Amino acid sequence: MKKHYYLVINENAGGGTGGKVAEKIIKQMHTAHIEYTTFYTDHAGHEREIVQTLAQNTLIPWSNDLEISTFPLLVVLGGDGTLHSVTNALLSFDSKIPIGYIPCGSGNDFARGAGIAKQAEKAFFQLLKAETPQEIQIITYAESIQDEVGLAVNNIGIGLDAAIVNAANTSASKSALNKFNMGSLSYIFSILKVLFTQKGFPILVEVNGKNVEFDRAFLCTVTKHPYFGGGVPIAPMADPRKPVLDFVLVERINMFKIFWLILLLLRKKQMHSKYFHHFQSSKFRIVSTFPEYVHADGEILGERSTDISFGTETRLFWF
Ligand SMILES: Nc1ncnc2c1ncn2[C@@H]1O[C@H](COP(=O)(O)OP(=O)(O)OP(=O)(O)O)[C@@H](O)[C@H]1O
Repeated sequence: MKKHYYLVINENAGGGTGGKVAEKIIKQMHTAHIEYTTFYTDHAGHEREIVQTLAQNTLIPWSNDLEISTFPLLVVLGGDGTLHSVTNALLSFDSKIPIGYIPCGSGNDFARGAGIAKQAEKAFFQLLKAETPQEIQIITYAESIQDEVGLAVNNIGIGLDAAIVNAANTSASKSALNKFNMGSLSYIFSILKVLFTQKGFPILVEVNGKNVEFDRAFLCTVTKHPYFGGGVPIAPMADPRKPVLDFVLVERINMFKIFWLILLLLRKKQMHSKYFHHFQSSKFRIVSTFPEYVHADGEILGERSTDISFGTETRLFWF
């Protein structure tokens, strides 16, 4: 079936990669007489407004027996943050509206985890070649203290990873490093800074009808695929096509042990550490009474006490 591509472009993603990729792709679409319409975001959160308007007026749910000549396909050009925002913008619409995604960020964990090419032009050809969308499981969350619900395509973290995201987002170095294609370096600086300052905090995990308590949680992440922080394989066993969540918790230990654990992590051997805990389930509830940073797909939800229930839902991605 022919398609009309509705491109939602965050030119600033990946320190300007979004703009450069969009230019190349649009040139190729123009040359190949492919039908498209472009929407450029001009401020943070603008992608949400654009996509909601498109969902109201233009986008339709996918089905294998559609009797139309041209399918209107949403395509997002941005990083994980833009994709997070677009996915949430579609929360109240039909879950069968497919999303095409061309990774242009600095981390690109969703592309890595789902099997979308990380190189934008390759991802574009992957998208053009696909005739049907693929089912990917994403995270649903309901936070009862602030009464919030939402979706996450990668992971939701409380404690260390959220504090790192917060430090990386606020560090003056991020945009400078992104310009030199060294976005992951900003994570390294932030990791080092936060590693030394983040304290252990008590946490309650409700999983499979049991309560598990930890006195000195350090890193707590619910993830739907193996990667976080720009390619770190925190949960190598996680599978975005299965309706289960992986929850990883690392206890606060001394710095020597932490660096040893990081070495294990880089070799995907973290499961051998007794300070690394892993649970797999279709549902989790996590309660942290201490005010800790919380992030969803690298977007900070706040520094706060939290009571979050997690599950999974199917979404269609075009690749
Ligand atoms: N035109 C814009 N100017 C500034 N911010 C924007 C614009 N368009 C979107 N945003 C915001 O940018 C934020 C982050 O974008 P995104 O994560 O896609 O890129 P990134 O931070 O460069 O990539 P990564 O998360 O991989 O590091 C999103 O919250 C989005 O709302």
